[in-house]
Amino acid sequence: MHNHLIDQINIDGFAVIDDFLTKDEINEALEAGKNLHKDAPTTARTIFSTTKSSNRQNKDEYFLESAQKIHYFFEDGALKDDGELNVKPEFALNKVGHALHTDHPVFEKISFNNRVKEICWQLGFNRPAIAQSMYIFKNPGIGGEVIAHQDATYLHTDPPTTIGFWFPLEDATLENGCLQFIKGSHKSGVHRRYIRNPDKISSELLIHDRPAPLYPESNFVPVPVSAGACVLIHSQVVHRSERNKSDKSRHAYTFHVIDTDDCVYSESNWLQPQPDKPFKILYENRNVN
Ligand SMILES: O=C(O)CCC(=O)C(=O)O
Ligand SMILES: [Fe+2]
Repeated sequence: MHNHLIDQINIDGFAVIDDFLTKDEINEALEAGKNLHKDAPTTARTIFSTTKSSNRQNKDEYFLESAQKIHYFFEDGALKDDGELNVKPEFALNKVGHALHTDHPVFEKISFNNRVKEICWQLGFNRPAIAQSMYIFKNPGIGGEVIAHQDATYLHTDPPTTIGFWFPLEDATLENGCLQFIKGSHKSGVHRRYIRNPDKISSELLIHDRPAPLYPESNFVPVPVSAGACVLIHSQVVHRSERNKSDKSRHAYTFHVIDTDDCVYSESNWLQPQPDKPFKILYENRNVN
């Protein structure tokens, strides 16, 4: 059978499905996303930046704990030296993660809907599960860049069948920092990994195993998409997004699907399933094996 989605992902490393979410789903998710800041901590706020690092150990601990919870990461520019907010609370967050798909009813509903399962089926998953989810704000003026990376750096599986589902809840444009891809780069292996530090004495709980590769600027192709689209991202395709230079926000919800059948999820990945909270399965294809 000709399968357009698989072909597209095999060729480019990503695929766009327009009009994936209904207007009601977009509005419900956007509303929920806009309310997330109301539950953010008001002391000991943690910054998320892909370009800078600060107060390492506390930050790593909060990040590690976020695997099973809803945790709040602030923009680099949102906090004053004393930790107080520089901007209105609704603009201060960079992202929220990584268990919205299990712990937040609105995001759980979107993540486990039948259209998502149908895509997983078309992509050949046998026992797909969602490993993590994030709400990414990219707010006007303050929303920082996401540096070029492969998702396999963070979520390594063998074989590399992991797929990111990325849903813009507002139009993602050249001005507000839409995704940019290096087409075909998923065929070039895993360039570096972000893992639990084998050195248990170090205050760095999480480390990169290699320096960041340099990708030529001219290789990136911007992929603007309208609110409600679904962008499927191969775990090895290099992608990034620029900071938001516009006065419009670019909220997005995203999660990552791994296959738990005949696929090894690396034990050195930062995010590990817990005995009391295994990765939540989308469906199981009982016709295999
Ligand atoms: O939303 C962004 O700017 C980056 C998202 C991303 O890298 C991902 O979902 O894998
Ligand atoms: Fe990514």
